[in-house]
Amino acid sequence: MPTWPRRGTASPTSCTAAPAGPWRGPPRRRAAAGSPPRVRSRRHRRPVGCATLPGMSEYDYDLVVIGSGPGGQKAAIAGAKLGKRVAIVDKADMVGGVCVNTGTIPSKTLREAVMFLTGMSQRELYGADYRVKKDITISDLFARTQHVIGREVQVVRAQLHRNQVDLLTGTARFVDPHTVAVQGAHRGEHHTVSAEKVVIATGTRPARPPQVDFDEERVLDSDEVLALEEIPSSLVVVGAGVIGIEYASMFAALGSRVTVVEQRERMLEFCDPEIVESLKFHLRDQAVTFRFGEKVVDVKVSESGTVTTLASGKRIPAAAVMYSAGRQGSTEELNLAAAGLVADNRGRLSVDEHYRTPVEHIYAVGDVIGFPALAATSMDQGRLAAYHAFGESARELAALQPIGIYTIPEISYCGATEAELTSSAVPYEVGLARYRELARGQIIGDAYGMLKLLVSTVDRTLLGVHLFGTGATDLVHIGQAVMACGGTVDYLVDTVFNYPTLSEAYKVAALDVTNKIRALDRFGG
Ligand SMILES: Cc1cc2nc3c(=O)[nH]c(=O)nc-3n(C[C@H](O)[C@H](O)[C@H](O)COP(=O)(O)OP(=O)(O)OC[C@H]3O[C@@H](n4cnc5c(N)ncnc54)[C@H](O)[C@@H]3O)c2cc1C
Ligand SMILES: NC(=O)c1ccc[n+]([C@@H]2O[C@H](COP(=O)([O-])OP(=O)(O)OC[C@H]3O[C@@H](n4cnc5c(N)ncnc54)[C@H](O)[C@@H]3O)[C@@H](O)[C@H]2O)c1
Repeated sequence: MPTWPRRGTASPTSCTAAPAGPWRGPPRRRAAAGSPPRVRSRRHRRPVGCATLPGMSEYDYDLVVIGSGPGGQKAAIAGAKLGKRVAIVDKADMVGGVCVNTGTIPSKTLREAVMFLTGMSQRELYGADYRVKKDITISDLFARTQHVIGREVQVVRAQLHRNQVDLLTGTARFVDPHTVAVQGAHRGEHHTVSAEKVVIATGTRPARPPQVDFDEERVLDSDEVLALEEIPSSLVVVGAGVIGIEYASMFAALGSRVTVVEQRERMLEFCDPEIVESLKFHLRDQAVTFRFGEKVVDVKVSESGTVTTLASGKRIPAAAVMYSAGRQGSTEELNLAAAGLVADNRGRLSVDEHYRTPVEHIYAVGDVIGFPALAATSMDQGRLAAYHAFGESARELAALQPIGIYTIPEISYCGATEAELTSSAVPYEVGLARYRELARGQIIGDAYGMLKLLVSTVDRTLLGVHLFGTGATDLVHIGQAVMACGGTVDYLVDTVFNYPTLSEAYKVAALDVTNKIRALDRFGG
């Protein structure tokens, strides 16, 4: 009697299991961590047409997760740790999600390759002409990204495998609210699985304006940049969001003449304006031109290059154009209507505080639910969704979350900005530390880095920390920890930091702000 797939239309071997090889067969029942080994249950083996016996699950899996990015992975593993039968679905070449394959990991690895090969972080010490490699090729850069992507995919597969999460390769679409059809890359690779709970973690894809002809060669979206065949001599970046500015700074470091076109009047509006000014100064120094308050209306491609036309009539010639003008939720392939769900006009799903969609047993996490659309938050959303689905108690995400922008130089912050404190009439004082005044700053040749602390003049609590320069995205966590514990600036004044380190910037900035607050007291404020 056939036992599997329950409602499938093809052999289950059309899906592959982690880490490689054919599907490992029907799902097993797992013991929760720490509990005695369980005798393998045959509950899933209910033959087609048989009535459900008491205690028998009517579904193939307790949880099916769609999308294997950070949100999906953590939802799947959290479910597995609770002893649930879990499957995760993604395309064979997208295991690890946008994060590993086209987004965070490749872009951050590319940045490291650029920083290393151009030798730019050492130029303060060895001179403006210092290079590790004179003629950097695209393969020098992408060899490193491919290596890291490969390793990261292995890590994801191994984690899923050791947690006994079945990896089903293909594109998922709803058949009904509890049933998902998985279509593999080849004809006949199609089958259907059902689950008590579903987590949608399908992320986003670059938004592509319909009037622009993307040719994957000269006119690219931000995912396709990783397939460039040569470093463009000149590049137009459309959209000065985080993606656009990160790539603009990498190509500028490689020597491309970059023009950034942004329809708003400012960029990175959520960051500290002083730090954004420092970044703009640095990028202009690298021959980046900014066109703020300008909208791209047309891009023409010829044999020799591209011409980008702006609404103002300006025309910009460049070897290539990269669009980074926002992203769109990846929901179009899901057949949401069959699940009773609708996406908004940007393909995103709405959820409640437990990441539950309006269909109660279907959750959505990660970029597909919109802001903040970061890898770190997506992971925690996935874990919390799985916990909620199976009644495991958990605390909500901490309100205080850091932002890291991997431009060259990098930016990071946590807590309030000066603008926010001013508009909500919170009295504060600023403490500054410049890397060039720190021994470590001199040793590493970072003359422009800075740390800015915002401190309440009422109770001396730390309200915000803003960093620019080497290690900013790591150093921010010191301030985050102090703020999360409700700490005051005095903690930083009294703490002994290793010397010489960049962390010492906290002490310098803390002393600076306490001196200012003391002056206020001294002058009778
Ligand atoms: C260029 C770039 C740089 C970034 N840099 C950073 C950074 O430095 N730090 C940071 O925190 N965040 C960064 N992000 C954002 C980060 O990558 C995302 O927040 C994160 O990847 C979102 O995770 P997710 O769980 O939503 O899934 P994603 O990583 O978006 O993956 C979704 C997966 O779902 C799959 N999928 C979609 N539809 C289906 C379907 N129907 N069936 C099966 N599978 C499907 C896709 O194939 C994909 O693999 C960056 C993003 C980009 C694009
Ligand atoms: N370091 C990080 O944490 C990191 C890095 C990269 C991406 N991300 C995530 O990815 C998400 C998407 O980033 P993004 O930069 O693509 O999107 P975004 O929406 O933040 O930025 C798009 C920008 O393009 C501009 N724009 C749109 N159409 C335009 C046009 N025709 N002409 C000129 N300008 C135009 C918009 O005004 C906007 O400023 C971010 O919200 C972020 O969460 C995070």
